This record gives sequence, structure tokens and C-alpha cells, in this order.
Amino acid sequence: MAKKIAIGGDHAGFEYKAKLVTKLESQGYEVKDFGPFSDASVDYPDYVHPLSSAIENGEYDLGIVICGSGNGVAITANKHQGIRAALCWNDELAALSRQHNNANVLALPARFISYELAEKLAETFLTTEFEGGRHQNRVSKIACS
Ligand SMILES: O=C(CO)[C@H](O)[C@H](O)[C@H](O)COP(=O)(O)O
Repeated sequence: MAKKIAIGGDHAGFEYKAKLVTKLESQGYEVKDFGPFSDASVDYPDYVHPLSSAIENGEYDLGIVICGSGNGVAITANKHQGIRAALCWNDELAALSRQHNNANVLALPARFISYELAEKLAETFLTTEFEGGRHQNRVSKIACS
């Protein structure tokens, strides 16, 4: 089970991020918050690039990034060769992102889902395993040199 979690985003995701950090820590996860640390307007790449690099370097098992739509943080994270970020807004998508895509970053759209759903998606993402097999062949072909 993934234990070391990196979390980050922007001002639109700040409130959900703060609550998720508390929740995940209460469940025994080691959580590194890459910011931001207030709801003042910021630029998500300033937080998502360092988070993504840390996951690529093996410092954290999985990541969660949160902005208004989830698109900005997902697009930024996916610029990194070692990152497979999945934008999810329902539980089946969160499960499939792990089972089929071995996603290592969950992107959440805070302005479009409830906090309760965000918490559920995070739980599913963090506890679902990659199925491997035919999916491993496909995942191996994602990265370009
Ligand atoms: O990156 C995004 C959109 O792709 C996020 O949703 C941002 O949180 C959003 O763009 C922030 O918008 P704001 O008007 O500056 O609060």
C-alpha cells in the first residue's frame, strides 16, 4: 500500500487540500504538502512541478493535485516523463486510473465535485492496485524519449 503521499495544487484547491491532508494523516499516510498554503491566487505550475519531480525521484509513492477544473494541474504534471496524472470525477474513473493506467498522480477538480467525493476518490486511488498484464504493455509505451 502506498504510504508516502505528495499533495499540491493552487488556490482553487486549497480548501480541499487542507482537509485531505488532515484526513490522510489521520489514516496513517505520510503526507508532504507542496502548497499553496492559503487561498491567495497563485500559479499551479509553481507547486505541481516540484511535486512531480519529487515523485519521479522516488521520494513519494503517489500524488494528489487539486485545482479548479483539475486540468491545469494534470497538464502540468503530465509534462514530466515519470508522471501519469489522471483527472477523475467519479469513483470508477479513480479505480480505473490505477487498475489500467498505473496512474501515479490523481488530479481533482475542486470546483466541480463535493469535498466528500474528493475524499472518496482519494481513498480509492490510494488503495487500488495496478492490474499489470496487458495494461503493462500499454503503459510501457506511454513515455516518449
Ligand atoms: O488550471 C485551472 C484551469 O485549467 C484551474 O481550474 C485553476 O484553478 C483556475 O484556472 C483558477 O482560476 P482563477 O479564476 O484564477 O481562480
